[in-house]
Amino acid sequence: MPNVKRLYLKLLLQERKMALLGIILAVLTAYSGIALLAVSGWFISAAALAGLSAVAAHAFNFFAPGAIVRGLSISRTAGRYGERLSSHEATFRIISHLRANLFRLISRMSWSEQQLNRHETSSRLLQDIQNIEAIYLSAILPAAVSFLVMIAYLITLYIVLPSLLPWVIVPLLFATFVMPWLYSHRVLASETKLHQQHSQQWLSASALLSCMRTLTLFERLRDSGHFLQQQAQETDQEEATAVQRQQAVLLLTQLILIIMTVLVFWQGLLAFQHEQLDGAYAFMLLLLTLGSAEVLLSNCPALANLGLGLAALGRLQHSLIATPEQPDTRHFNHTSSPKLSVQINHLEYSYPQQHRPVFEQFNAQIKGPGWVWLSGHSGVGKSTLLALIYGQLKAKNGTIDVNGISAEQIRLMPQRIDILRTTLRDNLTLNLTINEPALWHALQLVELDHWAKRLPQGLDTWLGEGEWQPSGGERKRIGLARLILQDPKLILLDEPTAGLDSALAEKIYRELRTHWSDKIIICSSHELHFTATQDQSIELTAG
Ligand SMILES: Nc1ncnc2c1ncn2[C@@H]1O[C@H](COP(=O)(O)OP(=O)(O)OP(=O)(O)O)[C@@H](O)[C@H]1O
Repeated sequence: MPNVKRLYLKLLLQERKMALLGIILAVLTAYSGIALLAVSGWFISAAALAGLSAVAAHAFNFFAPGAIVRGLSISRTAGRYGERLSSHEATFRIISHLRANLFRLISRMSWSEQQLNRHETSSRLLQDIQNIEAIYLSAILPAAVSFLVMIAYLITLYIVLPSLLPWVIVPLLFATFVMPWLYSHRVLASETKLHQQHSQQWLSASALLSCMRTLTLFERLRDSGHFLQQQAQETDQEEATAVQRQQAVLLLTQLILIIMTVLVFWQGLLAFQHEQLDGAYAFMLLLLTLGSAEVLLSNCPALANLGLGLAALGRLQHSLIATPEQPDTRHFNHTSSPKLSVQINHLEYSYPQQHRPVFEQFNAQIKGPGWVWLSGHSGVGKSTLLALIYGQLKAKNGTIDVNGISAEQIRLMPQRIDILRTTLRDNLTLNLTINEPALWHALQLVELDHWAKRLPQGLDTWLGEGEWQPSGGERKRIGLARLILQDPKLILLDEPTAGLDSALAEKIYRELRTHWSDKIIICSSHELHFTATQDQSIELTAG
């Protein structure tokens, strides 16, 4: 099992040159900005003091500090520009490698049983990936800048006025370590709860929208609306509390930094009174502290982002461990045995949420080409068997030997046909390059050609939510047309004609029998009157 934290570190190290350049330039920009503030403060006050006496004004060197100020402002601008370029370049590179690697890992998980389509799981996963991606730009980079600014600030104090160090060390440690720790705790504490609440809200909203007609018919729409509103209010409240808590910690940090600045100014003035420090230097120290404090404030969100990123890596690792890669229990033999057949031996399967197994020691032999009818009462396991043969579900025990074809030559038509919100053409081809005559031929086989011709823009008519909505029967036939166009060798059909009138269903079966004469078609159906004498049949019984 790959270690996700190590994987992230490896990808970061791969891009270390760009990432390091980004950090160096960001530090240079911060140093230049703070030094610019401090030096120009010193320059203005020193020039003002020199201007008070004609002799001092004559002796004062206006040119060297002016040049330093200009130099610093140039290096700040150049540093910021370069830092944006390199740190964003590094981020993009890290993100693109990271996404590729993470999605490769995720694709190996047995999502069919984990129910990826559960909104909370998938949205949590996407949020985690975003948090992991933000580790470099929003955590490592600002934390490094802030840490190095703190070191440089302490060194400058040590050089200019060492007696100041004991006064600033405690507030500095608080602002750099304690407050960010508190802030990240506040963020992490509410993050998981807020995510769950958002997910619940999304689920209720989508359930309400998709069942609007039913709810209206039963006059329950208003109550469902109230429920949703209540959920939104609770989430808003939780969100507001979380923001308030975060703001409070930030405010406290700012207060600590202000106290530190006042202490620096007070000690600077005392040193000035005791003639240990020049007046202009005292003012410079004040501005230096203000500039450094501004950078140190970014420590809080940086540590929180690091916490979120690490928690996300941990969660991903946990789900990878929780779903060990399951070996494919199907065996394909398409070289030595050209004859199409499927042999199922001692198959055992039970859904993770269920104690009762759907299959126990199930055996079947299917010889092709031809039609095989799967029958049995509702809930006996017909769809499950099709998903097991298709490889969507993995058997706990037993084997499925598929001879004469490879895994890519199997296609399943599920009970529910999803219609994409795009043109009829794209809904049929699903991004395969298919010529127009082939499309019309497929439509003709499923008796949809007249319907397609009558659509406002023919094959280019948009289907789906908010567009032209195909009826239940039309959806089924679009599903069949997709399979015809994909031309697999082993076809798995889950109630393909449910909802169609008998005459139409019979016509379609007749066409498909001729068109698919060289394939194996395993068809789950309650309409057994469409079977022909040469067909095989498997009747599933409970247990
Ligand atoms: N994801 C799941 N988690 C737990 N149980 C499931 C899941 N999917 C299906 N089942 C259960 O497994 C059993 C077999 O379901 P399956 O859909 O294979 O039946 P079926 O024979 O195709 O039914 P029908 O003829 O009504 O379509 C049923 O008891 C069903 O409730």
